[in-house]
Amino acid sequence: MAVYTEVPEDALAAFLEGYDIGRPVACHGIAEGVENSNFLLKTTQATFILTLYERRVNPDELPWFLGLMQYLARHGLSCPLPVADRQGRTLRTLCGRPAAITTFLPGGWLRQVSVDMCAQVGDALARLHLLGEGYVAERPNSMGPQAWTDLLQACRAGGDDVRPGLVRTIGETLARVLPAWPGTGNNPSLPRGQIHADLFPDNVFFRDGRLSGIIDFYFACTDWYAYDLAITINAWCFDDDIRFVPARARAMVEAYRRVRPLEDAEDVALATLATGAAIRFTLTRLYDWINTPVDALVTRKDPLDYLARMEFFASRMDEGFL
Ligand SMILES: Nc1ncnc2c1ncn2[C@@H]1O[C@H](COP(=O)(O)OP(=O)(O)O)[C@@H](O)[C@H]1O
Ligand SMILES: N[C@@H](CCOP(=O)(O)O)C(=O)O
Repeated sequence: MAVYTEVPEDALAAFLEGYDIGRPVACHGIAEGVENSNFLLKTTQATFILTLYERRVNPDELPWFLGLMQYLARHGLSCPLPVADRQGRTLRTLCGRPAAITTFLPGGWLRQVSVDMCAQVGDALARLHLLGEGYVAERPNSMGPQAWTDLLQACRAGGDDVRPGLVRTIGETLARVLPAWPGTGNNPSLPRGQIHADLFPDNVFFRDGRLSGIIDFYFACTDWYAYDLAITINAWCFDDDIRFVPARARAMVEAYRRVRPLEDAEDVALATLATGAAIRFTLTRLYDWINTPVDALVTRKDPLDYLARMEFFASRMDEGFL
């Protein structure tokens, strides 16, 4: 359940007076999601999503995220469009939290992943990368490799209670990945731009078998495009027993290439990037696992699912995995 802040009816009605989107008819908290409070908001005009920003998101960065979504939506990507109030502001305050209203996307996310869905996701990811080239403001990746050492340090007390030797295992892989990371030492830089950085199945909607929208841009940042592809392969290309499914990854990468061909250096770096992506999600999940009370509103995600991915990709860092 991810509703951290309740919104009283009178506060909502007063808030909506600043917009030209009709009067509130219903507003229900949405159980899914972990970072923010999300509400399904029905007005006399249409259905919207109301988000109150709670965790991890730095309020100073919200204009960048909302600006990116606005840019992508206006240029043809099916993603939530932030709605401006009567004074042209997309970012407001409600119940003491930064808040925004965005358009509602039809469809829903699917728990059962297929090879065809992976191809559609690869295609959409490449389109997102190309479209994002027109949005020039940069946001450094706050969850990139420079954050991982500190995160691992923060997990030292408690990490080995999750699994004995866990902190050391992650540390050893990190020590291989960091010197191999693109743009460091003699490693070539890669094409870079705006990336989603969290394109997991629960952030991609399908309708009648076709990809209908992408949500949740609050980890988006400016980084290597191939790193985004590596994150997405991590999230989509393993089965329920955390075994790599090569057909999914090949379908995703081939569909991606058809829209945005990969350079040789991106192909070479992909296994290192995928290992790094698995480290990133192992660490953030582990940090949350240790620091979220068991009775909290949020369901903690299992860090060991990503540890298994990390071990798989680390074993393929030299020869590749496709
Ligand atoms: N624009 C949207 N259109 C339709 N549903 C949405 C939209 N944005 C969010 N949702 C719903 O809210 C849920 C949580 O959204 P998400 O952005 O993933 O939250 P969080 O940032 O807290 O992780 C989604 O799984 C979806 O059900
Ligand atoms: N996708 C991440 C967690 C981020 O949660 P989201 O609900 O904002 O996508 C993970 O699975 O660890």
